[in-house]
Amino acid sequence: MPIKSRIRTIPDYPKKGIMFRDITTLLKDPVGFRLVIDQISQHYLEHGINFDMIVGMEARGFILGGALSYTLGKGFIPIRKPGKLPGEVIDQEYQLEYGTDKVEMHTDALEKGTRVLLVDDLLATGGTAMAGAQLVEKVGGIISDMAFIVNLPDIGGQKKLEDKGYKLFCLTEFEGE
Ligand SMILES: O=P(O)(O)OC[C@H]1O[C@H](OP(=O)(O)OP(=O)(O)O)[C@H](O)[C@@H]1O
Ligand SMILES: Nc1ncnc2[nH]cnc12
Repeated sequence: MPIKSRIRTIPDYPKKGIMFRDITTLLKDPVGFRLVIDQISQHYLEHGINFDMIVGMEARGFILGGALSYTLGKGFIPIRKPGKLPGEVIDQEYQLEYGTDKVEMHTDALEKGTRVLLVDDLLATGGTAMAGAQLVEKVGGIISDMAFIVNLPDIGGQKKLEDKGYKLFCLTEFEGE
């Protein structure tokens, strides 16, 4: 079964009109989870895309980022919702498909010039990924690439990020459905 068929859609969650693409049905299937990690890892190994660290977005980006850090042999840096990191942080506000939010990263998480693969489960408006990229860049890091399981191109995030010059890799997408 392909990756996309393992993702469940729940209409009107968390708000009316949102088609929620739920990856829990993909992750609970060990074959599905392994396929996700193997395919993303292979993409980066085969294309020779270089990066030093993986940055994951809380919360669903941690599931993907932790596993990819292991397979690709890179360190993992968390970007968290406010008030969760114990050290000195920088923050960035952003818009969601269903609200606004803020994320934080430790100011000493990255050395200047560190190349980063930013990962999250899903790309919708691109607000979360853009906020993550801004945090990385504020401390002198460089976004080499961004990886997602699901892209929702109708919402506009892919275009927004590509227009800013970011490179993306997405395993599957839901378009016009
Ligand atoms: O491209 P965007 O419009 O920014 O949307 C994508 C983000 O939305 C979801 O996270 P959410 O904020 O719901 O938090 P969670 O991971 O803690 O569930 C998803 O996991 C991405 O992080
Ligand atoms: N439609 C959607 N499904 C799942 N997660 C999301 N995050 C933002 N939009 C989403």
